[in-house]
Amino acid sequence: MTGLFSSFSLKDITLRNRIAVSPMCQYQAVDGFINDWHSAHYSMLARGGAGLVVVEATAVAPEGRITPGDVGLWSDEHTAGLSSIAAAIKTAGAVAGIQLAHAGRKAGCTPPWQGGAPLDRDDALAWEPVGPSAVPFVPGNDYIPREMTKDNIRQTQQDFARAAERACQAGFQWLELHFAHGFLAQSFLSPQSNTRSDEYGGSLEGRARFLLETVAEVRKFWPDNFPLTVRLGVVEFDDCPEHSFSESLKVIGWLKDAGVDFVDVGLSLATPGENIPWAANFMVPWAARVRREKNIPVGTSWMITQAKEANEFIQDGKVDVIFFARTLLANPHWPYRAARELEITDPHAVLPTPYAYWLQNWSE
Ligand SMILES: CCCCN1C=C(C(N)=O)CCC1
Repeated sequence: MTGLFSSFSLKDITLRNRIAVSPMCQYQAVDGFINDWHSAHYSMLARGGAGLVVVEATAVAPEGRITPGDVGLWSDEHTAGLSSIAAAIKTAGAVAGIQLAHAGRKAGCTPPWQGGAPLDRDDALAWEPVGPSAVPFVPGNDYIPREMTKDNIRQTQQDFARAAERACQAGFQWLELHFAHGFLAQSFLSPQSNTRSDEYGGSLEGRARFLLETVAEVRKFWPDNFPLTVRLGVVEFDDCPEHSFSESLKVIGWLKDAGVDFVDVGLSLATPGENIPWAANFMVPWAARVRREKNIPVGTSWMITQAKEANEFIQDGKVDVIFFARTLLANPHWPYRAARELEITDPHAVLPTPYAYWLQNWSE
């Protein structure tokens, strides 16, 4: 079998199928700590049959949270809660992944359902965001990040490394560094947000330095036999997407040389004005180009909802893993539905025994 329900091995880790739960912020944590919401949420998704479950953007420092409700792994105290999440995912038969993040100049906001804007300056939970340059995400806005010093940069790189070490201690076996969506690493890479004149800005090498040095530090603490991956915004949909894509291909080559095993091909979202060509499966061609041109395993997401199409993307060698988000929120047992649609009739292929037993020879 070569499609959506074929296994996928990377380093010493094997996914039972090509379906991954995309990291989806829940904004339900307090001071970064896991609670019952997360336990039920991740157990539900893992029992639905995905091969990989990636825990939501997990902040490597308090000021790196998108909202005060983000999960954190900036202290040893956070490890226990995430250990229980990793264990629940693995017990359900999926590989436990986690996304480590720092939101940079997009940090310190309310959740999307409260508008997603920066917290009021006088809110007790608010903090000053940081970034490569004192350039606000929204041009002209007065929510201006503090320009990071080189000591700040080094500290943040260590924060990523220590969080990776904790993630391994917690039992995670797939690591995704969040280098997309206009968050800190992406904001170093994009000339829209990085106007530094030191070695962390200017040329592509300069703008990529934060990413490469962060990978090098994480590499010291993340086991070599477990996948070290990045979610990278590979294209800025401005007046010349091919330019940012060609830069991204160079950066991906450097990341691969630095020890990155897999790229989760994502969006840049470095500026609010991007003209994203929203459509079904619209990132698949970009991911396929990365896979072909850089000879590195890739995944992607964004509006992929149909089992037969997803199956073909895998069979045709366009992508190796597909990250589903809203498709799985809408139906956590979607993998079971997808399997039936692809004529995989044994529910034990995707569901745990207490569910699968009763669904054999069942059809509504
Ligand atoms: C539709 C664009 C969604 C971009 N977001 C990404 C997030 C992320 N954690 O990558 C947090 C919420 C918004």
